[in-house]
Amino acid sequence: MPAIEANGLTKIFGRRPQRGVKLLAQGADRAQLRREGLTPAVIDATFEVAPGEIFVVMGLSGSGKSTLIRMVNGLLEPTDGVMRIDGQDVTHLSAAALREVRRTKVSMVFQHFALLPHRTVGENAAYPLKLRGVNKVEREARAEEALAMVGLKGWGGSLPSELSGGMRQRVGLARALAAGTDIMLMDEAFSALDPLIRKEMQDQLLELQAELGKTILFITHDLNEAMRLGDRIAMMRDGRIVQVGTAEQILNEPATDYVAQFVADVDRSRVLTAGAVMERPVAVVGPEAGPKAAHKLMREHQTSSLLVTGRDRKVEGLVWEDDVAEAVRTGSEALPVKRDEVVRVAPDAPLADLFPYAAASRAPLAVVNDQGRLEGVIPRVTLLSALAVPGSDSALSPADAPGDDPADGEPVLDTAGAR
Ligand SMILES: Nc1ncnc2c1ncn2[C@@H]1O[C@H](COP(=O)(O)OP(=O)(O)OP(=O)(O)O)[C@@H](O)[C@H]1O
Repeated sequence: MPAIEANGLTKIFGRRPQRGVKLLAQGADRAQLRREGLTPAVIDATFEVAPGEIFVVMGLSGSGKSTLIRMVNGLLEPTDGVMRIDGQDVTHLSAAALREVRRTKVSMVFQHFALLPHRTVGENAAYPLKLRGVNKVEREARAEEALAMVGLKGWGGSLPSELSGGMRQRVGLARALAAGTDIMLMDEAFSALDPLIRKEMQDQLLELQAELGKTILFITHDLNEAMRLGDRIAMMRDGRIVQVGTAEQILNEPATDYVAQFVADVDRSRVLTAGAVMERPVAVVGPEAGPKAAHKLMREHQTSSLLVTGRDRKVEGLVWEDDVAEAVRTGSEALPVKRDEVVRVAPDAPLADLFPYAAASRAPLAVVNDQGRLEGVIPRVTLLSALAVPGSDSALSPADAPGDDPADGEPVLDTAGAR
């Protein structure tokens, strides 16, 4: 069950909002609604956020992000559509029932911290628990724990005015953590911070998230922030969600010209990872088949190198076409495996970090998981074209090129298959 589910969510400001819904259904555009004195802030937003996911809503000023998040936490009632939290329809709850949802399920981190100036940092962090009637001893303990999580151990007795902006935002985060809700809504939470502090806070959020696995709906107008934080990103324009996808999908398959223009300046090599561009290895055979079989395979797939994997798909080495051809010529039975020439990279390595390998070696990169098992292969041509290195084609010999079929990955010899 999704943690958050929006279905056809629409918010129209103005005197007769239902008329706006009708006009939209008849195909009217925003300008027509405006002429009627209506502002369609969010139009027909449909999305689901899975438990434990960081879902980023990204859009320029006025695109409808704040209105959307306010409908999620019940501060605004939708004009149309349905909003569910943990499967519960919260669209038209009474004020009391909504407060209960907010207290137990959803906490919010704001851009301007929203700290109580005359309360200590500890009291601020404990505040949602106080509202919920949690006793003093327990709320102080939980607040202290939350402050420690965000790196503010020992600051509980200070006043907010004694803290820097970054530290105040940590208090805001601690307050949401102390509340102990599974869902956190973060509205431009880091936008008021200096770039360096902002990056620190993003790192901290990702670290905390790896540990806590909250469901986070994060709003930002900063594409780089969206791409760093979001498991998935919803791109908003003029009140509509124009695309929902991973950073890779949005970069590689922009749904509209608007999205394409938006992402044009993104540093792809920092966003795309090895896992996103790797290809699935094909043609798996064991080296027991010998140099002749390997040679045949290499010709079939027009490749100058093959990775060799052993038991459990652990990468053992690679073979080069020249060496294999030589073995065939001399009648050798053993496959001339080079064990030291394989470059192993993690699936989450940013492409930018891989470029030196592409420059230094002709070998395909082996994308391996924590256990050293092969997950995929990045042929050098793929890496160079993903990085869009000018003139890279001319630097390659024809033998390096994979087959014409783009789905044709780098073949692999697999001893495991033969055992
Ligand atoms: N209470 C309101 N009454 C009338 N119009 C509103 C109201 N709140 C928002 N709007 C309008 O709805 C549209 C979307 O605003 P919203 O604040 O949701 O966008 P946003 O993407 O969050 O922008 P920002 O990043 O500037 O906050 C805007 O045209 C805004 O003027």
